[in-house]
Amino acid sequence: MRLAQDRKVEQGKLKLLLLGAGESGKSTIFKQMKLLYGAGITQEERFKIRPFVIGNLIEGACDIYQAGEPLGVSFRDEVQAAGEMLIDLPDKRTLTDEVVDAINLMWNDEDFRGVWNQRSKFQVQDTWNEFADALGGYPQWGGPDWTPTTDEILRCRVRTTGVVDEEFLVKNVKLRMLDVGGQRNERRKWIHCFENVTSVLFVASLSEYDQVLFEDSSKNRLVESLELFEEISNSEWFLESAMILFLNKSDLFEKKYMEDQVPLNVTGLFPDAPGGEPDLDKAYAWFEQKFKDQCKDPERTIFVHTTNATDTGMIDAVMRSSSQHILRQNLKGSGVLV
Ligand SMILES: Nc1nc2c(ncn2[C@@H]2O[C@H](COP(=O)(O)OP(=O)(O)OP(=O)(O)O)[C@@H](O)[C@H]2O)c(=O)[nH]1
Ligand SMILES: [Mg+2]
Repeated sequence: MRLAQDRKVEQGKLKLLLLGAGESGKSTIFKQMKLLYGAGITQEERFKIRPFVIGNLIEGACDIYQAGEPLGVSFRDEVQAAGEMLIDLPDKRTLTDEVVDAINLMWNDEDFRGVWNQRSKFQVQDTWNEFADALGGYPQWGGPDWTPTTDEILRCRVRTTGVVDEEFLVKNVKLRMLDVGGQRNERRKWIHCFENVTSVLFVASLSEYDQVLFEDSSKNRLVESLELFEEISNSEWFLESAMILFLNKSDLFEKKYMEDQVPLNVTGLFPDAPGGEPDLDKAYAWFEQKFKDQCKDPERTIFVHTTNATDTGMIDAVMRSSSQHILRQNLKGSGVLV
């Protein structure tokens, strides 16, 4: 039996497909896989990521500045001049002294921070503040000799287009993982990856219950994610696949729900959500059930993990445990296990 299993694992293609809406955290998990079980991130690659981190920083500052007017905030003259200068920049991926001064000035302005604090009402990168804080250390941070840390690489946002594909070895299990773009216009490419999937790893962001989509401001992000999970968990393509659900961005969720006390039903779209005093256990149980309810087969096992994709230790533990579900599914599919 053991020998047969080993042979099947060796021969079997364990294909793991990351699915989920845009910005849910798929590529962050993919990056963690590279760090934990792949070739890691070389110095050369780190250097190549520099302009993307700087791009996140400058574009985020523009997003916050531009959100001021619709939110009824009129910035003081210096902030306005800095914001307009950033918007007009032809190259938003390079830091100059003028750009650094402008972002520092904006980030130290009370009205600008007030707009940042209302960020669920507009589109801006979740972790922009961490790059803005780091800029205080310029030029050691952001200067010509700087390369981003692993943590900064995990926090850098680059929207995925197309399909990215790599092999990893997790606990002696060889996995082929595919990462796709999650925004609506990317999803039509998904079908090309749907054949022979051992496991679907569906990533949903917990912190987006009060946010709307980047690509459609009339659609709540959690509603979109639930609808997408309904499609995937009932799809004919994945009847034999292990279904693993990552309820991601738990760190941002806990801050929003516990610290900032934003109720789960703040939008009025989730009247069934637990109300009253914030209760983390109840909230997590509600999210889990809400997703599980999308699957029409009550017998189907859905493995659920609450995750923070930027936490390497956590992803290591979750992937090690998930690899066992995946392996089991593969053995079932091949008839070795029933
Ligand atoms: N704080 C925190 N940030 C996260 C977490 N997961 C992802 N992020 C950040 O959220 C942003 C979007 O993450 P991505 O991994 O690019 O999302 P994606 O699902 O690949 O998005 P698409 O490629 O558009 O489909 C990045 O800036 C990540 O660093 C998390 O658990 N906690
Ligand atoms: Mg991505």
